This record gives sequence, C-alpha cells and structure tokens, in this order.
Amino acid sequence: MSTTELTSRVQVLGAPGDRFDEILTPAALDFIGRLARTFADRYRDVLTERRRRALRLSSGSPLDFSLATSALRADPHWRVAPPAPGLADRRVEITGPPERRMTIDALNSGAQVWLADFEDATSPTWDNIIGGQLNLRDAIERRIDFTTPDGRGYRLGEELATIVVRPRGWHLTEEHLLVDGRPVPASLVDFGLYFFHCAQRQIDAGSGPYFYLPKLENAYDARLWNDVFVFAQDLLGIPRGTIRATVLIETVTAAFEMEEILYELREHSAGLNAGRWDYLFSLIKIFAHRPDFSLPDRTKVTMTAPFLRAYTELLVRTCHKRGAHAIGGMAAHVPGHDAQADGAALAKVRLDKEREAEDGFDGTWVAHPGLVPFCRDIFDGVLDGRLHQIDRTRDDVHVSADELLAVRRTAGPPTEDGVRASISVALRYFDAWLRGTGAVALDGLMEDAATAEIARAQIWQWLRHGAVERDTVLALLDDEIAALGAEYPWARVDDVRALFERTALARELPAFFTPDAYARHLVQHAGVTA
Ligand SMILES: CC(=O)SCCNC(=O)CCNC(=O)[C@H](O)C(C)(C)COP(=O)(O)OP(=O)(O)OC[C@H]1O[C@@H](n2cnc3c(N)ncnc32)[C@H](O)[C@@H]1OP(=O)(O)O
Ligand SMILES: O=CC(=O)O
Ligand SMILES: [Mg+2]
Repeated sequence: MSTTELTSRVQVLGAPGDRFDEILTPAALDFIGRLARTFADRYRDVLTERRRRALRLSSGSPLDFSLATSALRADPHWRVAPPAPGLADRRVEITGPPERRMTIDALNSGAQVWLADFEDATSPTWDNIIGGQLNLRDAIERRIDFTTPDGRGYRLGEELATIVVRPRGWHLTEEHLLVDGRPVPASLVDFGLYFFHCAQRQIDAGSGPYFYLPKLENAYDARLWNDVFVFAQDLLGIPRGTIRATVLIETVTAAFEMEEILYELREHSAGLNAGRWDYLFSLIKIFAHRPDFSLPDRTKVTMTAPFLRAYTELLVRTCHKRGAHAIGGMAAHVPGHDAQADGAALAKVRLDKEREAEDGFDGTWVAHPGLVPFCRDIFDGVLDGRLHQIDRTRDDVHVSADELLAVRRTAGPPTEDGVRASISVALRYFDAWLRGTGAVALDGLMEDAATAEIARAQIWQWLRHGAVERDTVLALLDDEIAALGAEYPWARVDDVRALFERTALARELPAFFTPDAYARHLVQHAGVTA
C-alpha cells in the first residue's frame, strides 16, 4: 500500500496553527496511521482488560501478587538494559508542560532530566499538543528562543537537561486525528510525533528518544508499549533498545506487577518512578466502595503513611534487584509564592527527599526550578560522589500485599476545612484546565491532573460513606463557585460546576475527569484537511 493511500485515511480535524505543518507532515501522519492501525486491536484489549479488572476489584476480588508470574519474580538472573547515554545521572528531574518559555527554563534549570509532560501537567488542547511537539523539536535543534512583551529574552544555555517525554496515557484519545475514521489513542499521537521527528535528532545529539509512561495498570499495558517501541524502531530503521522508558508506578494494580513491568520492557527499560499522586488517586478509585479505604484530608496523608512506605520501599527494592533506576516522587510545594509558609514547607520537602535518598532512590522529581539545587544537595549528601545507588540492593525489604493495602491504618473522616479545600482545588484546577493550562500553583502547592483527581474523588468517596452530608457539600460548592467567579471574572463557572457535579457528585465515580472534560470542552473540529 502506498504512502498516499495510507495518508488519505489519516484525517486532521484540528485547526491549523502557526508552523503546525512542520509537525503534521504527510510522512509523520503516515507513521501515526501505521501505529494506530497496527495496534488498534491490542489497544481495545488493553482497555477491556482494565475495565474487567476494575469490575472484579470493585466486586470484592482480592488484589495480590500473581501466582502465574512467580517464577519470573524468583529468577535472580535477568536485568534491564544498562543506563543509556544521558540517563545514568538522574539526581533531579524537573517536570513541566512543553510550553515554549518553560521548555527553555526547564532545560536550563540545572536538573539532570526534564520530563516534558503531555499528561498530568498539560491540558490537551490541540494547540498545546502540536505546539508542544514543535517546542520539543526546536529545543533539540537548539533553535528555540522566546521574548516576553516587556523584552525579556530566553535562550538555551550550554548545559541542558536530558529530555524525557511523557505521552498521554492509554485512557485518552486524540479526537483531532482520525485513522480510518476513528480517533487515535493519545499515547500513540504524543509518542509517534515525537519519535518520528526527534528520535534520530536525539541520537545524533548523543542522547536518545526517552519516555516516561504514565498510568500503566499492569504488565499487559507495558507489553503493548514495548511492542509499539519495537515496531516504531523497526519502521524508522533505529536499532532496537535505543528507546528507553521509565514507567510510573502510579496505580495500585501496577504496584503488584513492578517486576513484570520491568521484565516486559527490559531492553527498553530505564526504571520506575513512584508517582505518588496518581497512586493515591488510584487507591481511592479502586476501593471507592470500601469505607475502610476512605482517607482523611489530603494534607494528612503523607509519604510516611505505612501503606505508602510499603509502596516506595518495594519500588526501590524491585528496581535495584533488576539493575534499574528508582526515581522518587513530587513534593507539591511551589517555592517563592508565600514567603511566610516557605520555611516550614521547605523543611517538609527536605525530610521527604532525605527519606527518599536514604531509602535508596536514585533521584527525585521537582515541579519548580527553585527546588533543583535544594534537592540535588540532598541527594549529593547521600550519594557521596556516585551518580546513583543502583548497587544498593534492598534485600532487607519484604513487602506483603496486606502492607501495600493497609490503608485502614491511615483512614479517617475529613474535616470541614479538608472538604472545602478539595472542592476549591478541584474547581480552580478545572477552570484552568478548561482554559488550556494543565498545572497551576494554588495556595502554594502545585496542582495538576493527578492532584485534581484526588480532590474530586475524595469528595465522592466521603459522600459515599457518609463522612460528609450531601447538603454540606452542596453549600460549600455554592460558596466556592461564588469565590471562583469573584476572584476570576472570566472563570467558566457554569462549565466548572457541571464538570464537578458529573465527576464528584454522580452515582458512580467516573474513572477519570479528563476524557469527559476533553470531549465536551477541548475538542474543536476545524474541518478535514487531509
Ligand atoms: C503529579 C505529577 O505528575 S507532577 C508532574 C506534573 N506537574 C508539573 O509538571 C507541574 C510543573 N510545574 C509548573 O507547571 C509550575 O511550577 C507551576 C504552575 C506549579 C507554578 O508556576 P508559576 O506560578 O509560574 O511559578 P513561578 O512564578 O514561581 O515561576 C518562576 C519561574 O520559573 C518558571 N517555572 C516554574 N515551574 C517551572 C517548571 N516546572 N519548568 C520550567 N520552568 C518553570 C516559570 O515559568 C517562571 O519563569 P520566569 O521567571 O522565566 O517567568
Ligand atoms: O505523575 C506523577 C504522580 O504523582 O501522579
Ligand atoms: Mg501521575
């Protein structure tokens, strides 16, 4: 089949934008078409399996390590690939959306890695998705710069962070690109466009096409990614094993399959990350119907909670046993927004990062450039000149299924302030997201899609278990909607309220707020152009 025939069945429904034609070339669209067609059935299977598993768990099926893969876990011999160029030293990784100015700031931040995020930190408007791809390509070609209206100039320095791209998860589709009349899985769009345009450029620059994989639920998801990598590398003539991917362990089911996930991706694996915020969200969601899994105010659930300690300890042990990096999670404090609160908040961040480094993590995440030297110093203090501590096997760690699920020891009712804070965060974040911004600082904390999911899911769970009265929630909702409108006269209060009602107050808890909000508010078809 010729390229033209293939391309003619790839339709671009998003509006044209400045230089979008440099990304949406016929050859790139053909590549996306091939990916989408090749993996269409597997993708549907992944989603079906996720739904079945969620149903089984919500109807009381126990969650445990799989007997079927016990031999793989017991086999001491296999290892993942050694660290790839630019990925040995990952002491500090800065995350953020691939927005033009932030791209430059993140690359210059002094962090070892920049996670260019199309998932939790990006509202997936068509402009953000294709604009982000342009920024990445411009950055790799070192032809990215930016000038503010008041004349402040931004350009790349000499020492840059290694770029690692986080595509959207398997739960999202890209409705502005159709292949054979169907929307393309968003994961394949973000991965495919970046890989097509930047893989060879990255290799030529001495690094590689590297990825972070979000919201995996099991090893089956990882196998699909691995097969996508093999197919994409073969198609572009790039040697197998060039891609490296770090998987976020940010669902409870994935925590029971860490070794299996590393194994599926082993020639492409760059380790695991403890994605703490989505992990909490996943716990709330999967056990939404269980009163003993109902957590108190978010501020009271810290990484020292026994069930979270079990998860991070198991992650480090698993990674180091298999020669892989273990990367820590995000402390949500945004420095510099509240001088009075900064001191106490930084003291908490210090404890959190010290614990990670001492537990054996090889690096950690920051959401803000102001935290890069702070966290690097903490890791340097423990690493003592080494780039990582993968050789520190944690044979002392033994984590059982019960320990991973020992939420009841932390469970408890919310306070009224906690309920109000969750409603307020969800509303203010939804408003930002609907207007195209995927990460914001609210009350000195970084809020993104993962933390907003926690906020609205906690409200649902508290209502479900009678921890708060519906009338109280409705009264607080009225208050917070009024406050949002007063603070931001341009806020989309009606859309935000309706989104909150559908995702926090409905009879059943929707799996994510993003597919609903995306379909209703971000999809704008401009017409068929290819
Ligand atoms: C749960 C998870 O998945 S965590 C990962 C996903 N979430 C994220 O990646 C969030 C990333 N962080 C951010 O987006 C931002 O830090 C925010 C929105 C939280 C706060 O941003 P701001 O309010 O602009 O912070 P602030 O005003 O202090 O920024 C100071 C400067 O640092 C820059 N900056 C802040 N955060 C970042 C970042 N993550 N990457 C690059 N530059 C950044 C700002 O652009 C600003 O630059 P300027 O001085 O050139 O104008
Ligand atoms: O993606 C990271 C998380 O904490 O969620
Ligand atoms: Mg996440």
